[in-house]
Amino acid sequence: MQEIRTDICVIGAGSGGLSVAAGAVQMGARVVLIEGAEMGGDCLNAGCVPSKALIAAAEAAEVQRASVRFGVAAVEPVVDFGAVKDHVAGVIAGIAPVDSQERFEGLGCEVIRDWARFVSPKAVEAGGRRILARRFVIATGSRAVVPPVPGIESVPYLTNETVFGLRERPGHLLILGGGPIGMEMAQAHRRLGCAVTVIEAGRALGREDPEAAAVVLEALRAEGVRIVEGKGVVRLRALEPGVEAVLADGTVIAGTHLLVAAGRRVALEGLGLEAAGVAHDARGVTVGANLRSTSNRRVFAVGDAAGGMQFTHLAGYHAGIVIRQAVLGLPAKARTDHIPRVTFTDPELAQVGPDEAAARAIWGERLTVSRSEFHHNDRAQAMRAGGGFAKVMIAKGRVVGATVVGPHAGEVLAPLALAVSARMKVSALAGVVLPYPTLAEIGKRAAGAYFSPKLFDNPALKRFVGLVQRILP
Ligand SMILES: Cc1cc2nc3c(=O)[nH]c(=O)nc-3n(C[C@H](O)[C@H](O)[C@H](O)COP(=O)(O)OP(=O)(O)OC[C@H]3O[C@@H](n4cnc5c(N)ncnc54)[C@H](O)[C@@H]3O)c2cc1C
Ligand SMILES: NC(=O)c1ccc[n+]([C@@H]2O[C@H](COP(=O)([O-])OP(=O)(O)OC[C@H]3O[C@@H](n4cnc5c(N)ncnc54)[C@H](O)[C@@H]3O)[C@@H](O)[C@H]2O)c1
Repeated sequence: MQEIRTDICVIGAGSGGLSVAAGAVQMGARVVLIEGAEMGGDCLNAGCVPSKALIAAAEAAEVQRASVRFGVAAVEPVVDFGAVKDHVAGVIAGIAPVDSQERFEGLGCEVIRDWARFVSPKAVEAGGRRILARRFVIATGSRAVVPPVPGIESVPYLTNETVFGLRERPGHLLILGGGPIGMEMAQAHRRLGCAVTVIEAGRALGREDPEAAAVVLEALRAEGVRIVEGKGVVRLRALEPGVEAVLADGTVIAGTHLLVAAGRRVALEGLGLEAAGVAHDARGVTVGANLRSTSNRRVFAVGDAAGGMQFTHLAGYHAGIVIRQAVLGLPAKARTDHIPRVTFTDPELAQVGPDEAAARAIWGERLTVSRSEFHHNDRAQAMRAGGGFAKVMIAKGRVVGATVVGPHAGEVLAPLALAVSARMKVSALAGVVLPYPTLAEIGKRAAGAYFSPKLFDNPALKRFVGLVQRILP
């Protein structure tokens, strides 16, 4: 077997692995990059990119239906579902060269297209080669969980790996799970002309601020998405054609297609972690804040495999933390208090730092929550998108978290994410001059509301101003 000695061996060419490999090789390290499936991983092939492309198509359809509020005649859009999927594939194809084997070989990486497996604490095998590396980076991502609902083995179901390739339009899509995948897919399919029912065992968007989640759920229900909460599926049965779900209270819901969006499990099987002495559990590789395996110092984990939140931008951030240590030999630790996330429904739901409940648990009485509503935002009014709000969580005069639900909340979040990341004073956010009329003004306005009682409900200030006005020439 051919032996390769290298500085860094990256396992998995998704968001995290590609970022480590590109950074490390361009700084001068020797890098071997191993990928068992498609270059680009979940985000490019079965996650962020196809889902956001589908959402964009769905929005184009919805604009036609909803134009009447602007005085433009509404029409029921004619959706060619196959052509929509061509658009999705086209978006993936447009981005794929950036993540391709050719590009990474061009940067100087040795790329091996096979499934990697540790054979010892210092060696991995893949593609008929043994790779001995000074450092290994596990960036193997996650896969859809298929819950053990009785009957699931005998019904056809879709996951994120297959739903974007489906060319026939589902007549009635049942979605198991009301997390971000379930809700994004629910609205997109509804807007593209499917009947959609989401079945959620707990609370839909249950990890989000409940008040913000309620705004999204109300909007989806108004568009015709049926959302059943608090009832798990106890049995699935195949119909000819379609699928039938039996809920805990006996309700039976029949659909033509079933999408399983019930969470993710980290992809560590077959990786030989026992041979490598790498401790791990159901959440992922056991790492410290430096993302280093607690049991094998040669090994780091990034992205979904590191067992925390699961986002492409988090995988990219992890890559920087690992590069600092494994390439530059410098210490580094990953923070978690400033990681943003967005659920790309319409309205979008964006969060950075702790939400109100989590912030109260940390700061108690010292927390102030300052807010503003989109119906006070003139740009949102012009767009007839005046629902939703921004909340800014403030402790010791600094911005520690923010929640935005409303039009383009993900874009609106950017300055708030900077404020949390840089631990900025709320006065800096309230004092920034933003162009009018923009949606982003809502964040400044929410920050400004923190000072309103001090300025406008302040008897001492009123007496002082009265005095100044009497003595001013
Ligand atoms: C439907 C959906 C929508 C999403 N939308 C968003 C979004 O809008 N924004 C966002 O930030 N995040 C989103 N995510 C999450 C995001 O896709 C993941 O957090 C991100 O892809 C994680 O990157 P990663 O590098 O850890 O793993 P991945 O991108 O999954 O890459 C892992 C790679 O490792 C390979 N691999 C696994 N095992 C081995 C092995 N033994 N040998 C060789 N190769 C191996 C896999 O084939 C894969 O290519 C979404 C996810 C889904 C499913
Ligand atoms: N916009 C984004 O950034 C984005 C979009 C999609 C996914 N993601 C990432 O992917 C991850 C996975 O998303 P997800 O939505 O699959 O997972 P999730 O864990 O967030 O949500 C899954 C939901 O399914 C429910 N569920 C589980 N088993 C069930 C059952 N048997 N019956 C009914 N409901 C059941 C759970 O209660 C939960 O609410 C997210 O946490 C996120 O990190 C991000």
